[in-house]
Amino acid sequence: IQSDHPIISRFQRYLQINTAHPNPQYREAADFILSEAESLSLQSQTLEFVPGKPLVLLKWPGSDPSLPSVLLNSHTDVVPAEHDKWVHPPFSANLDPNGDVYARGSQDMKCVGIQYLEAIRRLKASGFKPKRSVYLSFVPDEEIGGHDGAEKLAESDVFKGLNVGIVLDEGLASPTENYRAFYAERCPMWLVIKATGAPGHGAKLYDNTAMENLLKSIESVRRFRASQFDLVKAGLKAEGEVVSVNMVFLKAGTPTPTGFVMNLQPSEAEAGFDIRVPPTADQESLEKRIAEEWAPASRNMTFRFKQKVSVLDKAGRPILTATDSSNPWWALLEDAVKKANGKLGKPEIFPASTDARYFRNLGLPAIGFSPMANTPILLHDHNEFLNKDEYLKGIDVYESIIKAYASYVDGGRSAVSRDEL
Ligand SMILES: CSCC[C@H](NC=O)C(=O)O
Ligand SMILES: [Zn+2]
Ligand SMILES: [Zn+2]
Repeated sequence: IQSDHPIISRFQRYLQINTAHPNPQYREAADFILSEAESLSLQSQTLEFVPGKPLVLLKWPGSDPSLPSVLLNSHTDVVPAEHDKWVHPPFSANLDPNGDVYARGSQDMKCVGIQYLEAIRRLKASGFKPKRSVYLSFVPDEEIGGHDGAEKLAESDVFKGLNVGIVLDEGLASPTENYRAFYAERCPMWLVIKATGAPGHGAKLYDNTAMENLLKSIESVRRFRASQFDLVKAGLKAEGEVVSVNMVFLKAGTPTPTGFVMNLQPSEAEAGFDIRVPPTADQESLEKRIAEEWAPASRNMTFRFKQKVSVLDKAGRPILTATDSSNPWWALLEDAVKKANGKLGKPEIFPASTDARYFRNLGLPAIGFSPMANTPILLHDHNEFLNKDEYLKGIDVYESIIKAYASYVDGGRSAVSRDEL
């Protein structure tokens, strides 16, 4: 059902726009955001770095334009859903009797985009005036890599003109009462390994077949995977602190119209792996392992990357946002969450990828945060939902954070002491 509570109903309306790949309704989503922005008297512009993929940029001007601004980023696209496996249709945004809103994007991350707007609505109503300008970016394409969205924005002259000082982007739901906040993310390495070998009769035992060569690699990958997973299971490392490797496809055999030839050992076999590398891991030694153990030329193997993101920046430093006193935004966030009666867990490394990496690559601090406590982690899963009360609490939290961020004046204390002289 559609809620009669205007805040919940607006959330539902955003979720009801089907922005799933491969054909996201970006125009409808942009129009929705623009009409919300108009009702809030925010300045707006629509950037179309790639035709058909609008990026909406909103501005709440601050009273001191010399101060670096705050950027609240969210993506408008969502991953596809298998409609028949959901208890409620994934774009119905049905509110059930428990107060759970079911929709693709309810956690990832339409909730966040519209919570930003609701928080600004409250702050405006309360008469709050920001010192720093607050920008909101609603970007396309995060789920397919962000190349036509956040990456283009971060590279643009428009972005330079925003003079951004801090970026907020998405985090993850938390099954406990503690919210989660992320200071870095693992980097994707999408690896395809290919084995070749002598073809032959399916009844013959001989060495060096493509299948045998590939299986040796898979065994080696699995040993490595287990060694990493064991560290997590033993509680020695958090999920984002180990290298994850998961096999995502296998491709081999000689097809027939109804299946595969059964008595022929094929001459080629391929496997694909989604590997995620923490920013502080030794990526070079992992690449060496790939070349020497997982796809050795000595076993007639080759490999290629469908995607490979470096864990280091141009200066050779791991790409991460400081969480110590060198980054005042972290303490401000902790404090603001507390003020809104929320609890924050220890800073974490995001296990997958987000658009935050494009901003961190520029040297900007970026914090991944989606205020969803007491919520099962359902992003990209069937039956993704968010409870309306958690959603409303999240608005309080953003109200507190935006207020703190937009009021923060670096070096304010020394200015006071000068006045006192
Ligand atoms: C590397 S581009 C893909 C980005 C995607 N982001 C969220 O799931 C991910 O797979 O992490
Ligand atoms: Zn997301
Ligand atoms: Zn996602």
